[in-house]
Amino acid sequence: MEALRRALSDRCLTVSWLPGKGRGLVATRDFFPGDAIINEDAYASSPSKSSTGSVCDGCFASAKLKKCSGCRMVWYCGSACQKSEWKLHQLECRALAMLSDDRKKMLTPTIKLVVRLVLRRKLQNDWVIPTTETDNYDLVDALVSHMSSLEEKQLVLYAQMANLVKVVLPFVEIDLKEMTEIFSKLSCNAHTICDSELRPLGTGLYPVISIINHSCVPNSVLVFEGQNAFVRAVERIHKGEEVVISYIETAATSKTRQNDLRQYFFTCSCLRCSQDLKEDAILEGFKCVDYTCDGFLLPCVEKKTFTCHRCGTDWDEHKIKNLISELEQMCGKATASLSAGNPSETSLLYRNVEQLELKLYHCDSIKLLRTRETLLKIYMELNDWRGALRYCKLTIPVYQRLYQSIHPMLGLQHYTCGKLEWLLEETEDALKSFTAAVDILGITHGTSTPFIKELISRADEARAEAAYKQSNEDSKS
Ligand SMILES: C[S@@+](CC[C@H](N)C(=O)[O-])C[C@H]1O[C@@H](n2cnc3c(N)ncnc32)[C@H](O)[C@@H]1O
Repeated sequence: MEALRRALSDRCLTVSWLPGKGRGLVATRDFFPGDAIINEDAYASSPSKSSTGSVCDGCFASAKLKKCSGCRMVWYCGSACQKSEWKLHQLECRALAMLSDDRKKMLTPTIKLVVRLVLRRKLQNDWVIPTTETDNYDLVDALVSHMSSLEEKQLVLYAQMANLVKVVLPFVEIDLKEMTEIFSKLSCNAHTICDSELRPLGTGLYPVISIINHSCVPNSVLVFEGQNAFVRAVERIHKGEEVVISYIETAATSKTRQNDLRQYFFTCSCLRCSQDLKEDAILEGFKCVDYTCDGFLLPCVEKKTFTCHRCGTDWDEHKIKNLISELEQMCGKATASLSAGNPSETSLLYRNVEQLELKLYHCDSIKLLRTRETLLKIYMELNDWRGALRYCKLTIPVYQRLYQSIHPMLGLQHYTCGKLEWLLEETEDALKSFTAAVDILGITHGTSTPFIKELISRADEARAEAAYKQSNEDSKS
């Protein structure tokens, strides 16, 4: 821990013991929005099932890939990645090549990740690859595992997975109890690696970043460049303040968020979680059936009614229940049509769902938001840019309400709006949307990645086009 503290002090950070949370990362200077607080390469990582073969196992880039000719299970974007991974992959390749086809099928991304973690530890112990103060197995050892809180069923599953790792790596000494604990550590410490547009690509273990605790109103965000993880400040963090990120999707009610946090074995007590009752009603509650009232319905069991908390009107329980069951049926049909792959029919069904949801829920409700996000995707698929833009625009005020002002999801939604407006030749609006996207994503993603550079160049193009159109207008008048 002392070695880690020394290394972190150069980055103006320290590790502190925080009541009720365990370790936490604390700033030793002020950080400002957009500052990269820390970045770290994964100690071990593996692409998800759907990304296997479409991202490089080394750097997670989605370039033209080549399969390793030895094991035929691992993919690289080029000789640089293959070379840099070779010391580890040499052992992994030998192990994979010895497996039967049936065993190979059992190698889930999590098992592959643990195999890599064990091999990395072996190579560092044998001095084949170097260790540093921020890159060593002691940091993995120090991670919380919550083993004593695990249910028997989960423990048995982890033990079986540990056994499989032992089978895959017969040439490495493996302690089954310790290996079981590693799976438990992964569950509360590993992070999903995403691309710049937040599409999940795989999983990585980042032992230093794993010291960062959770908040539903975080002051920082975790983003990735390939498999390299960056934590950036999204608001001012004062010296002495804890750096916090969100482990979960924060566009959810407090109940859903606490439920999503169960795998981490703590109850969040951030400011948002302590004050959320009204917000929860907006996100998930039924609204008053009188469209002129913006109250919420509270169930009254004795009277068999739903009563509006604002205007006090009692609404017949049956009327509400009938609407709910009608909605459930419509949603079922729409989902089935979506999986059947008929976008035109699906768009009509989802629009019916939207209309009924508008009767039942607040206009900022999560259910309505998800329906509109689905409609946006469907219209994109149909190349109906006007329809897609309509739904993209409808989601933005809800994102602004649900997320903090600097949040990647909000920035990405502005970016999508801008691209659609550009396609529809609404240059002024596209410029506004691209600018809003740059203002947010420049902070969350930094300004030097190809993704942000492309966004900035789109904004510049829109600015030039808008100026050209304006000068034409001026010369006419
Ligand atoms: C990724 S680790 C964070 C570092 C951890 N505190 C440690 O000591 O290593 C996740 C674990 O930290 C704790 N934790 C994270 N955020 C918390 C919070 N807001 N309140 C209480 N405990 C929290 C929980 O035990 C959780 O399983």
